[in-house]
Amino acid sequence: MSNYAIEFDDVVAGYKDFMILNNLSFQAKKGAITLLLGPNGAGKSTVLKTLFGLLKVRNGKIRLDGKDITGSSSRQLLDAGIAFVPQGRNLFGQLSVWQNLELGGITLGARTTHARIPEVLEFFPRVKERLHSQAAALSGGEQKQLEIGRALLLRPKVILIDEPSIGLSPMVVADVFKLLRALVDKGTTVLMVEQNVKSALKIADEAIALESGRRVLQTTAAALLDDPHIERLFLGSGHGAAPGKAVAA
Ligand SMILES: Nc1ncnc2c1ncn2[C@@H]1O[C@H](COP(=O)(O)OP(=O)(O)OP(=O)(O)O)[C@@H](O)[C@H]1O
Repeated sequence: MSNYAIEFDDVVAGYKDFMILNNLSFQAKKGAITLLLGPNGAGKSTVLKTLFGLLKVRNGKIRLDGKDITGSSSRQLLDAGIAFVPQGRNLFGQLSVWQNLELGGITLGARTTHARIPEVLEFFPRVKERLHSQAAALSGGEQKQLEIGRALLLRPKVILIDEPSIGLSPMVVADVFKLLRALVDKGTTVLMVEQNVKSALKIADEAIALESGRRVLQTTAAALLDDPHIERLFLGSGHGAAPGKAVAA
C-alpha cells in the first residue's frame, strides 16, 4: 500500500499545443492537507484540472493510492473517490440548496443521496437551516460550504479544492479551513490551491511550490511558515531571496 494518496510522475499537460505542466513530479500524503503554491500562471489550477481528468495527460503517470489513473475520465475518478471543488461559484443558483445537493449525488442514485444528505448537513448548520432557499440567496461563505457539502456526499478519499477563500471574509475562511482540517483528521486527503498562503499553511501539512509547471520546493507547512522569505512563493524565484529553512525539491 502506498503512503501517498496522489503521485504525479513526470506529468506533461496543457491546453492545445501549449504545455503548462512540464514533467511535473510530486506526491501528496494520505490523510494530509497538501498546499499547492506558486506565482500566477505557475500551473496550480492546471494540476487540479489534470488530476480530475479535465485535461489530457500527454506524458507521465498519475497514481491514486498507488494505482495508475492516468487517462481516467472525471466520472471514473469520481467513482474512484476523487472530488473536485473548482474555483469560483459552481452552484445552480436558481435551484434550492436541497436540489443542489441532490444533483451532487447524481452518480449515487436518489436513495443513497437522500440517505447521505442529513449526514453532510451536520457539518453545515447554517446551510441546513436554509434547505429550501435558492442557492443564489446564500452568502458567499454558505455557498462555498454547500459546494464542499456537495462534494462530501460522495464520501471522497481525496478532495481537490481550488482557491476556496476567494470572496470570503476572514472569519468564514477560517470556518472553511477548520472544516477541511476536521475532514483530514478523519482520514480524507486534501490537495488545495490557495492564495491566502499564511492562513492556509497554518492548517496544512505539506506545501509544494510550482514555477512554470515544475516543482521548485516541497516541504512541511510548518517549515514554510517559519521561513522569512515566504513571499517569494507568490512571485517566483526571479524576485525572491534564498530558500531559507525550506528544503528544495
Ligand atoms: N483554458 C485555458 N486555455 C489556455 N490557456 C489556459 C487556460 N487556462 C489556463 N491557461 C494558462 O495556463 C497557465 C497556468 O494557469 P493556471 O490557472 O494553472 O495557473 P495558476 O498557477 O493556478 O495561477 P492563478 O493563480 O493565476 O490561477 C497560465 O498561463 C494560463 O494563462
